[in-house]
Amino acid sequence: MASEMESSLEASFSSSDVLPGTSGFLSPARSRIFKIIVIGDSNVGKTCLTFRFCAGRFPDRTEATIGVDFRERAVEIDGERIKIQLWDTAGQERFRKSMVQHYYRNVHAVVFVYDMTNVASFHSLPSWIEECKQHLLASDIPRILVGNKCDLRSAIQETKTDVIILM
Ligand SMILES: Nc1nc2c(ncn2[C@@H]2O[C@H](COP(=O)(O)OP(=O)(O)OP(=O)(O)O)[C@@H](O)[C@H]2O)c(=O)[nH]1
Repeated sequence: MASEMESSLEASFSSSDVLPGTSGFLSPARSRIFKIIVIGDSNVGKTCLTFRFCAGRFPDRTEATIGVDFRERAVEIDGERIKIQLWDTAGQERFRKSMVQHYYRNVHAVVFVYDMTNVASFHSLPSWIEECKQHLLASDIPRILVGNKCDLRSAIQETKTDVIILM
């Protein structure tokens, strides 16, 4: 994984953060950081999705995520520069169990991902929703569902469900 993609949990600063009227090294303004966790079965494409969003390209190769990888992207919304901190979580139970309580702490939004070519990953969604419940995710936290790998058109598997409630 490209090192420039990995970020720490600390807020970082840039020259544009310098407050007007200061000499340049006093009281840098801090960007607000929004923590978004990305969850779903192993192999659905969470790493690719988050890497693509932050780096603008797909990773050259991927491996199963162990624990969590952090990626960050600054965006401007309504004139405010904010940081989106994506937590690319492990899909495999054995790689997530020691970390899972950290995923849900102070989270601002959740992205559920399934693989459109693997209907089992869609049928797993209730267990991911249940995990959110177990970690007392507040009902006003936004939840987004992503059906990934839609480029593999001929391999897309139909789901019998039209509606899924993510809470
Ligand atoms: N065709 C296609 N392949 C994809 C897409 N996204 C991911 N893949 C492939 O799917 C495989 C798994 O991708 P990852 O991003 O590692 O999956 P993950 O959900 O992060 O897996 P874990 O880390 O085990 O939880 C890789 O071989 C990717 O190249 C996509 O949008 N289209």
